[in-house]
Amino acid sequence: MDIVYIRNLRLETIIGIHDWEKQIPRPVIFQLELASDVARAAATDQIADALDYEAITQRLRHVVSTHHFDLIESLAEHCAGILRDEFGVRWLRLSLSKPGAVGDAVDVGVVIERGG
Ligand SMILES: Nc1nc2c(c(=O)[nH]1)N=C([C@H](O)[C@@H](O)CO)CN2
Repeated sequence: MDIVYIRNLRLETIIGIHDWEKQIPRPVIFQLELASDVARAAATDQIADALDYEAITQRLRHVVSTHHFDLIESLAEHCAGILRDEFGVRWLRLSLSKPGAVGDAVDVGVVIERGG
């Protein structure tokens, strides 16, 4: 299986279970591994045949600026659904971390895999 990846995508969003977290945006960090047919894109050398990581980044930036969740689980699932439904990604691994959310930990987060 071929992979298109996006590493350390840092986006600002409002997220958290506490009232004080719902007031101001904070960074979350995405790590994405997305199944893609790299050979097909290489054969045509056309962006239309590639999984466009720029378009995905722009879409996720819009999503996090317009949707506010309590849990990082909810944001991760929402983004996974968009990647599958809008970009046709048949398998993905998405890691979402929240730097500084817990004292004494660099970050906390979730990793989900969806699709087969
Ligand atoms: N599994 C989770 N645990 C917690 C979350 C979360 O999103 N998923 N969030 C919080 C708080 O918002 C925390 O990040 C800040 O106090 C706590 N636990």
